[in-house]
Amino acid sequence: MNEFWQSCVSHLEQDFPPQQISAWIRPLVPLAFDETKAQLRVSAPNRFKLDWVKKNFAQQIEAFASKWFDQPVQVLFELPASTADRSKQSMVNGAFARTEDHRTENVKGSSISGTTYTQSGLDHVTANKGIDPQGSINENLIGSNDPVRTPASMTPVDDKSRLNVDLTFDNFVTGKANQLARAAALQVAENPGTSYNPLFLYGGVGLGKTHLIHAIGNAMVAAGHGVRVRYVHADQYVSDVVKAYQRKAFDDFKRYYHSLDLLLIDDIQFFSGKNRTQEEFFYAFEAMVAQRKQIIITSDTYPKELAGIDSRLISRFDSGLTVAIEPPELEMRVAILLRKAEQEGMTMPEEVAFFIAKHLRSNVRELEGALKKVVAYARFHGRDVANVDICKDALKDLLSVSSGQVTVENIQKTVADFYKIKVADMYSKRRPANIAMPRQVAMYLAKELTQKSLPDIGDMFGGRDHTTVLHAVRKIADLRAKQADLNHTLHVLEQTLKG
Ligand SMILES: Nc1ncnc2c1ncn2[C@@H]1O[C@H](COP(=O)(O)OP(=O)(O)OP(=O)(O)O)[C@@H](O)[C@H]1O
Repeated sequence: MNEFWQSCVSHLEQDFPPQQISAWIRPLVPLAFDETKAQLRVSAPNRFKLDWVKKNFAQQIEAFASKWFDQPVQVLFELPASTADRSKQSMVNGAFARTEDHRTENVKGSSISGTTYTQSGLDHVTANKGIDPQGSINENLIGSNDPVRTPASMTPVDDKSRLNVDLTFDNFVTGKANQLARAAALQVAENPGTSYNPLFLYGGVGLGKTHLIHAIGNAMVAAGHGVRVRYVHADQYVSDVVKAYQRKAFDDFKRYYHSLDLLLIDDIQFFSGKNRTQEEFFYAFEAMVAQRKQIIITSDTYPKELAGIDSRLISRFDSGLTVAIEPPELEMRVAILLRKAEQEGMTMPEEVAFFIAKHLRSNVRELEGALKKVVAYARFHGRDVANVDICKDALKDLLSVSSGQVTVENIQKTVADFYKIKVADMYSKRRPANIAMPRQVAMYLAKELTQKSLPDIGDMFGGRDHTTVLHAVRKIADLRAKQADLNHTLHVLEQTLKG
C-alpha cells in the first residue's frame, strides 16, 4: 500500500504545484485496497479537505490506481473515525451538544464569504449545512451575497480560525519595505496581548498586510497553546453585525468575539460610516484588551487618517503600535519573484526576475499576477525556464502600460540597479573596475537607445569628455561581439529599458 501511495503522490507531483500537493495530497492517508470490489479507501483529515480532494483530485488518483492495480478502481474517501462520529452525532441529535461549539460554528460559518477564501469557503459551508440542522444564524448568513474579493480556488483554509495555512512567516519575503512590520508581527506572535496591543498595520493594496496577519495567526496556532484565533475581513464583520442585529442574536455574537485570544481584523477602513459596527467593535476591543487578548488590525491608512471612524476607536487603534508596510523595493521584488517562481516549479534566472521587477513596481499582488502569466505562457510553449522574451510576450499588456520613453537617467538607474552599484557612481570620477565597467555599459546604452549626442551623454555622466563616451561605446560594442555573457546582459538591459 505504501509503495502504491508513494508512487501515486510522485505521479501527482508532476501535474500539480508543490503547494497543492502539501495542502491537499500529503494529509491523505491510504487505508486499504479491497481487491474483490476494486475499491481503494483513502482517509482525509476533515470534511472540507475530503470534499475538495474528491472534487479536484479523485479522477487522477483513480486513473493512477487503475493502472497500478491493473483494473478499474473506485476511490472511496472517508473521514477519520472520530470526525465521522462527530458529524453523525450532530446529525442525529439535531443540534450540537455543547451550545458553545454550536454558537461558534454558526458565527464562523457566517464569516466565510466575502473574505479571500470565497471559493473554498463556500464549499465548506455547503458541506456544513447538513451538519447544522438548526442553522439559525448560520444558514441565513451564508445566503448573503457578499462580494467576492479574490477567487482563490485552491486556498487551504483552516475551518475554525479561517486562517489561510499557506500564509506564513516562512514564505513572507522580507525587505526594507516590510522589515519593521515583520519584526513587530513576530514580536506579537511570540508575546500576544502583552507587547503591542493592538498592532495596527497599514499600507497600500497588495503589499502583504493580509499575509502578515495570517502568519501571526498561524504561528500562534502552531505554538500549540490551544488559542482561539479568528481572522475576519472588516466587511464580513459588518455583515455579521447586521445579521446578528436582524436575528437579535447579539449575545451570541458578543460572547463569541469577546472570547477570542487573537482577533485579526483586515481592512478596517470598511468600518467607515458603519456606526453600529463600530460600537460593537469598540466593546469587543475593550473586552479583549482588558483581558490581554491580542487584536491585530490592518488598514489602507494610519489611524488618524481613517475617515468615518469614531474618534474613540481611532484613539484605541493608536494606543498600541502602528507600523507601515511600504511598496517593495527592487531587490525585494526580485526576491519575491524568485521565491514564487520556485514555488510554481519554474526556473527563473535572476536577470529575468530583474526584468519583471523593473517594470512592475506597484505591489506584490501585481508581481504574483505577472508571474502566473509568465508560468502559464511558458508551460503552454513547453518551456520550464523563463526568459526575457517569454516575459515580454506574456506580459505584453502590463508592460505597455508601464513602459515609457528611454531616458539617460533611466538607463543610469537601471544599469546601476542591475550591477548593484549606486546611481551616483554613474557621475563620479571613481574608476574601480566594478564601477567603470557598468558606467561604460550605461554610456553605450545611452548612445544606442537615445537620441543624445556624445557630448550630451558625457555631460550627463558627470561632465566627461565626448571622447571618453566614444571610447566606452566602442569598447562595449567590441566586447559584446566577443563575450556571450555580456551580450546576454545587454540584451536583458535593452529589453528592460525598452519594455
Ligand atoms: N513579502 C511578501 N512575501 C511573499 N508574498 C507576499 C509578500 N507580500 C505580499 N505577498 C503576497 O502578495 C499577495 C497580496 O498580499 P496581501 O493580500 O497580503 O496584501 P494586502 O496588503 O492585504 O492587500 P489588500 O489591502 O488589497 O488586502 C498575497 O498573495 C501575498 O501572499
